Amino acid sequence: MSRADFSDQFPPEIAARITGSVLNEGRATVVLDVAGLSDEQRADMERLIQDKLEAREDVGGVRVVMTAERKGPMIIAIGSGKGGVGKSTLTANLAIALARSGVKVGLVDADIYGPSQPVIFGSQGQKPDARDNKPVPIESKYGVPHLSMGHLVAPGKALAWRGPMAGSALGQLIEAHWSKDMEVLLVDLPPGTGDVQLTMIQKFKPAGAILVSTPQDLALIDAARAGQLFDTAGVEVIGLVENMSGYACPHCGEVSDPFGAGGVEAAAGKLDLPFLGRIPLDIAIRQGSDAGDPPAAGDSSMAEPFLRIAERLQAWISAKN
Ligand SMILES: Nc1ncnc2c1ncn2[C@@H]1O[C@H](COP(=O)(O)OP(=O)(O)OP(=O)(O)O)[C@@H](O)[C@H]1O
Repeated sequence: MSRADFSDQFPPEIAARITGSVLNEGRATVVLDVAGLSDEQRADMERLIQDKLEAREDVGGVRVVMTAERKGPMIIAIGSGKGGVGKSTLTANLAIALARSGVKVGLVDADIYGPSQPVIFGSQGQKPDARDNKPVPIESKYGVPHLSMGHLVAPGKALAWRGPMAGSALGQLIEAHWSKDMEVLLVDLPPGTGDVQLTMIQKFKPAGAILVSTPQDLALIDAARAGQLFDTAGVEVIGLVENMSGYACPHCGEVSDPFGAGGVEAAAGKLDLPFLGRIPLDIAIRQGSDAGDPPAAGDSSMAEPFLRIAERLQAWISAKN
């Protein structure tokens, strides 16, 4: 058996996809990376390779092995143990903050129980176009193309889905037509440790995960459980974020801590995980999110905590690359 280089026989767009070739007693085997190609394009390429090589005197038969090695964006999951702790708010604002610093980033809203990204991005009611049966992400004015369960099904419909359906819907969103130069895909997971999280870990192993929690004990215990799931599956927990910590009264300025304060940082210390930062409880964050005007897109003081956490995430991403 000997390695053979057939690449000069093919046009560059095919040669670039040939990841290996072997000639063994007149039988040629060509390994073709078909990621991102439609079934028709795959069949055309296979035929062209077979015709070209079969025409050679030294080749008696040709086998084309197709692989779809995912070379797509780095997937980063944003999870939480409990619902309502601000996971979607963090995911959207982190994505916007990364985009502001030049990262090519997309967002997948995999929260079938409460897809809120269409509201945050002001894209509710829009239906993504489809090409080759795959959705095309919806552009946004914040430079973050996104796709949500909320774009695929009517509100409340997905609630009754069983595991495999939820998993395959997640697959559709992740394997959508993300642009070739997309570097990072942030995935807003449903809260807890259910089917969607398991599919995410098994099928689309994220490079890392961020966990969000409010500072009170119960939320923290659940967050630690979610962290364990990632850890067991060999997905690095990039760090913990404390949301809704410290409430500054808009009238008198006095800071109170409805959910306690500092609990997430302390928990991160105990679990030996990095602490990425805290986001205060501020009505402007809720109002901006509900109005499709996420704070990280603006220049108010509310953008700052998100920009700082995004900087830490970017440092982690750079170290990985
Ligand atoms: N720091 C904050 N200050 C004020 N309001 C906030 C803050 N973080 C989130 N919220 C608001 O709290 C509500 C829940 O937040 P969000 O939807 O981001 O949570 P979630 O963890 O994704 O919830 P779910 O599990 O339902 O998806 C939203 O109305 C959001 O605008």
